[in-house]
Amino acid sequence: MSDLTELVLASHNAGKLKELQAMLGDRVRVRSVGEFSQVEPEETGLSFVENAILKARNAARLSGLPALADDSGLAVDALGGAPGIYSARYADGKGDAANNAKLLDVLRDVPDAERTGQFVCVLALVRHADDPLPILCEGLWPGRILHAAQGEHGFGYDPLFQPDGEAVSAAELAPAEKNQRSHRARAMAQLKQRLGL
Ligand SMILES: O=P(O)(O)OP(=O)(O)OP(=O)(O)OC[C@H]1O[C@@H](n2cnc3c(O)ncnc32)[C@H](O)[C@@H]1O
Ligand SMILES: [Mg+2]
Repeated sequence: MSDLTELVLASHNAGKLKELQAMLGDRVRVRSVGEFSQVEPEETGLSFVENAILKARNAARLSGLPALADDSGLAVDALGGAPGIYSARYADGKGDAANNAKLLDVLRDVPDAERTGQFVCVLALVRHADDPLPILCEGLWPGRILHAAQGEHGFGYDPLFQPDGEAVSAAELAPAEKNQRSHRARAMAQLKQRLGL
């Protein structure tokens, strides 16, 4: 698919959109699904893959363009992988601050050694709404959950997540550093290879 010149990003999350745009660079003209509709599709899948495909198809249908979706989340080992695909809805849609407060509360008595987890990102690219062969790429970013928020960069659970090999939270990394190391960066590196970008 090296003829890809324009695509629509199937996300309504400003933090994600900024990161995806920075990673894609200038070689592809990037539009946002928000230009076509403000209505977010219901994420009814039971896996990151299903939700990524569902969001990509929806954006391709709305725009008539190839569409790239990102379904991602934080999987905490002590919680059996929760919040996982429900990461955005963990505190019933009350937003990032409420999600983070709930996670800290649920893990209050969990000792350091058991606070492991990983960020997960699945990217799905469809050439058109009914594409029978979506391109799927996955990226994982292992780390641990901190006891308090640290840092101002990034979005979502970044202030609570210390990636393995880092001395700081994901929200304390410079945006360019996060964009080289994150779950999203790892999935995007594969996607670019697949597309010849
Ligand atoms: O579905 P779209 O419109 O793309 O936006 P969303 O925010 O609802 O995205 P998801 O359904 O994929 O939910 C992912 C949630 O996981 C969290 N998340 C994903 N990637 C993250 C990252 O890089 N840093 C921090 N939190 C992240 C964050 O809370 C997101 O809201
Ligand atoms: Mg979502």
